[in-house]
Amino acid sequence: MRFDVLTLFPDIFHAVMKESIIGRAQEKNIIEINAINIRDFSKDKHKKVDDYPYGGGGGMVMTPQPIYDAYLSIVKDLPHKPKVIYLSPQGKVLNQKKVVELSKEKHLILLCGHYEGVDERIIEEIVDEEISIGDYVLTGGEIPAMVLIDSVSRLVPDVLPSEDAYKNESHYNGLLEYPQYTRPYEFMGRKVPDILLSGHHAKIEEWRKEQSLKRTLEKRPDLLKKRD
Ligand SMILES: CN1CCN(c2ccccc2CNc2ccc(C(N)=O)cn2)CC1
Repeated sequence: MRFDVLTLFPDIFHAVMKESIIGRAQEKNIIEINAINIRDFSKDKHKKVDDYPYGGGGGMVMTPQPIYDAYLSIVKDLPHKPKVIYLSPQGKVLNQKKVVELSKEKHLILLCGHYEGVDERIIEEIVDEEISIGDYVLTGGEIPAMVLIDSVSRLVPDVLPSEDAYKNESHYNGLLEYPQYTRPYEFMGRKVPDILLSGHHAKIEEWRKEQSLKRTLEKRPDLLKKRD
């Protein structure tokens, strides 16, 4: 799967995306992440990428030309237009269902806004979907883009070491995850539930399902309504 990220801060991506699972997936060529610097496409002699908003008001708006030309540099010799996602507070809030849907795509272009956002004509001209990672305000679209890349990439076949890691995920079967324990058996006077040491796999499975339900009821009862 290929991600092309249109951003003013490509270095952020180089730093984060070469680490851990995503980094290994890139080495294995299962995932490709390209950060394209919008500023490189500014035709302005001072490489300006923003300007004052028509109608006044505070802040600056990202000008359309550099973004459009950066976009063209990606799609100009592609047989078909990849899906373009704009990370913004106006978007539909990302959830696992949407993540699963996006993981089926071969190629995604992610547009990261800054300042007060991008000129509306860019959204009309090239953006297919607006996605928000939650109802809170950030300084830019880069962190939302990384959240999207991480959540989608881990569902691409062979990125995760084993499929089952994918199955028992919170928000995967619609429930929160059961509690996890590892050695030592006793820590700060707290012991591991004996069922987990019983070697009785059916009972352990039963206990884990029970814990997931209990936790979901306590912490996220809203998730129970959505379950089919
Ligand atoms: C004061 N506003 C200035 C304009 N800005 C903005 C507007 C449009 C696009 C990008 C941004 C960058 N910020 C983001 C981005 C995403 C999210 C999210 N929830 O996914 C939250 N914030 C929003 C903040």
